[in-house]
Amino acid sequence: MTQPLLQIDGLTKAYPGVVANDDVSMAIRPGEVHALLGENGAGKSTLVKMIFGLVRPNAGRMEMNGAPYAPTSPEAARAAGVGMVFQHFSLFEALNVAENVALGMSDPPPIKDLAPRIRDVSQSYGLPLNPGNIVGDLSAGERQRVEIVRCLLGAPKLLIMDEPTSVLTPQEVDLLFATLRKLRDEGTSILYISHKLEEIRALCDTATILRGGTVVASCTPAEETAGRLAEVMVGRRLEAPQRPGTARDEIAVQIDGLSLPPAHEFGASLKDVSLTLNAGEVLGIGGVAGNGQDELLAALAGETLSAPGTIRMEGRDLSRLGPEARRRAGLLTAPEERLGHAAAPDLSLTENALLSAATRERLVSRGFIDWSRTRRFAEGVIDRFDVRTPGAGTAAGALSGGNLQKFVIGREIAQTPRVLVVNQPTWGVDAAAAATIRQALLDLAADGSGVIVISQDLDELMEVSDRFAALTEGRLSRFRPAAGLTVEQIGLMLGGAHDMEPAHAD
Ligand SMILES: Nc1ncnc2c1ncn2[C@@H]1O[C@H](COP(=O)(O)OP(=O)(O)OP(=O)(O)O)[C@@H](O)[C@H]1O
Repeated sequence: MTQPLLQIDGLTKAYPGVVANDDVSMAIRPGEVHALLGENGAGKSTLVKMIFGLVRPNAGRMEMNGAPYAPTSPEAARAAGVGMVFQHFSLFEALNVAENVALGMSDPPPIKDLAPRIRDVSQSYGLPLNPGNIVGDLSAGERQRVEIVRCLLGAPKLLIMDEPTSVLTPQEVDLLFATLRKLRDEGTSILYISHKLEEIRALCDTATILRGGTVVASCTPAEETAGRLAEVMVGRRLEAPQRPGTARDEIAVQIDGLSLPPAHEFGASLKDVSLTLNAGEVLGIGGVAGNGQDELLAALAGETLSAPGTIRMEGRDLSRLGPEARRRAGLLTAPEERLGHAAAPDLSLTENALLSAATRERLVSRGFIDWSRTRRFAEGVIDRFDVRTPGAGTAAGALSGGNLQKFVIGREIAQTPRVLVVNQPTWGVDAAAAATIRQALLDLAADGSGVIVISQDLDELMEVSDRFAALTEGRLSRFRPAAGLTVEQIGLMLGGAHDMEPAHAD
């Protein structure tokens, strides 16, 4: 047996009310792609944060190449040969690629020396990138390459990747996998967190599965089915969501010729977007983030006002109304960015419930907040959507990503909206929780609400949508019945939606 690159022995980390990692032991060998699997809140992020020096364990030890390893900061981890690419990028949009890379280095060389090195690394690892390009103009996939190249310049022995494919197109995923395989063949180890089990099966040599903070299994992913992996993660069998198909002949929301300029320098514009959503129907809108998805959600939420007559609900013109008036009318939205936009990290779940549900759930009377009613509402959401947290008093920022996502979506669904618009409803959510959220969206439609699901996850869109369209460069393709659409047809719609078909209002 070769000596492990990283040996982890009995790592334990407790937070108030929860043991996030309980006596975790595992080994990462040189030159392997090692998957770290587990449902939301299983402890994956906590473990990699300990490896990357962001969190100190309460107990246990690590060894790197046989020598004690106890990083006290990311700089120390980097110096020991560990690099990490986070799910959320930490780049400055107004700076160019080389400047961003320099900012992430502890001792950066002059930009004129750095730029050719970036070019070298990006070429030899198949990560096309121009050092002079402004980051704000780059796609999510290109931004991720900036982060990867920044890590690779430090020649890491272990590269940690946290859900790297959630922002990528299928083509970009292929490119990334080729890069990771090349790194592996050169002897770099990769620790890979993802909820996408088919990708894990295709890429990873071995997997460690966490449940409730402890290691419950390790396996060779290619030898298991995705269903089996999911079952080990959650400890029970999973059911696929049921889609009854309940669209009625009654218009819930109509968008007519909605055009908006970009909200900020690096934003996207919306170009003549039209659609009709019926009551009881789920419309799926696919496309790579950054093509107008956020802008469409903001226009529906009332965060951006549009020209009169562009957004109508049950015959009423909402285009000039702000968010509260739209909520009152029953149009609710859940944005993609859960921390900062959908939820305030430092506020408790109860306080976060108040922020969006005050009007519809009548949580304020005569100018006073009814805290016990608000807490009961938050607890109802926690129960119904299986949000794993010590209680409604917990700060939103202390929840694992997936659990906060369940809370944010559940908070809107629990208000029985007439129309619900969600952006990336299951981003970072594990298989079981994703199924719960999708089923809840379908149940909402079955009860007569109209639902718009904006997502980059095509499997998700095919699972929940009655009709599907692609949003590309601010234009919406024609909607097509989701039943019977193939991945190739969808790929074409995503690739050139506006070339093939005019925006259409059917
Ligand atoms: N800073 C913190 N304060 C309090 N509790 C925390 C903190 N960070 C994590 N936790 C808790 O520790 C547990 C493990 O969380 P962790 O983020 O490691 O899970 P995860 O497997 O990465 O989940 P996800 O897939 O949802 O990102 C969760 O119950 C979470 O609420």
